[in-house]
Amino acid sequence: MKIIGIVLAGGKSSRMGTDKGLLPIGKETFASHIGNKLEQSGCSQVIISTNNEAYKSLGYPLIQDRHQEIGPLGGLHACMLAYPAEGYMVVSCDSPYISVSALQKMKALFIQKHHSIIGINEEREHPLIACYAGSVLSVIEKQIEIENYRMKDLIKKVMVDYLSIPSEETFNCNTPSDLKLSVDAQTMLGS
Ligand SMILES: Nc1nc2c(ncn2[C@@H]2O[C@H](COP(=O)(O)OP(=O)(O)OP(=O)(O)O)[C@@H](O)[C@H]2O)c(=O)[nH]1
Repeated sequence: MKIIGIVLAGGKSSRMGTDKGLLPIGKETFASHIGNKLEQSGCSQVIISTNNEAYKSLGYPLIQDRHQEIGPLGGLHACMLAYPAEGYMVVSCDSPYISVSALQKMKALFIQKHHSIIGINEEREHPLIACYAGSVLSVIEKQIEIENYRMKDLIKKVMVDYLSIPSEETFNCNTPSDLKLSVDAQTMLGS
């Protein structure tokens, strides 16, 4: 089954103050680290949803939003139009701690159920760690038409199942202090 991996990196990163997907993690960037994991989980092709040319050096195709400034829904929309497929494994560029094993489980569940799979844990649901069915594109188009760009509303309108993912894997690095917290935690684990 053709499943495209999408690293979502088209946001403003205003809280971080620098493009989140280009932050370093080991010898990689957040975006390439996630791209590698999507490849390892068996995605047919990995693409990056961004309007920032600086991502070119990572070697993945870059997909620009067709509707600018409408958030991640706009990124998903442009990627689905550019790469028609049965499924799309989406990971936000600020979630670098997602594991290959969680992504593999998500892919297996998607293949078994044939509808979209959303990551979830005790904190909340994670529509940006998810696998969307290709059929969701028509629903996204309707949402854009009515100018409702909320991912939470999108997933209310499509068939979904949930996959439980440990909270340390869904940790979002949105701010410099989130980043410090996660670097400190990695250092402690490594020591
Ligand atoms: N393609 C695309 N992705 C987006 C857009 N807005 C946000 N994203 C992505 O969606 C994910 C969640 O974004 P947020 O953290 O809510 O927003 P952000 O703009 O990245 O960061 P802030 O400016 O600090 O809110 C990140 O992976 C972003 O890169 C957009 O307009 N287009």
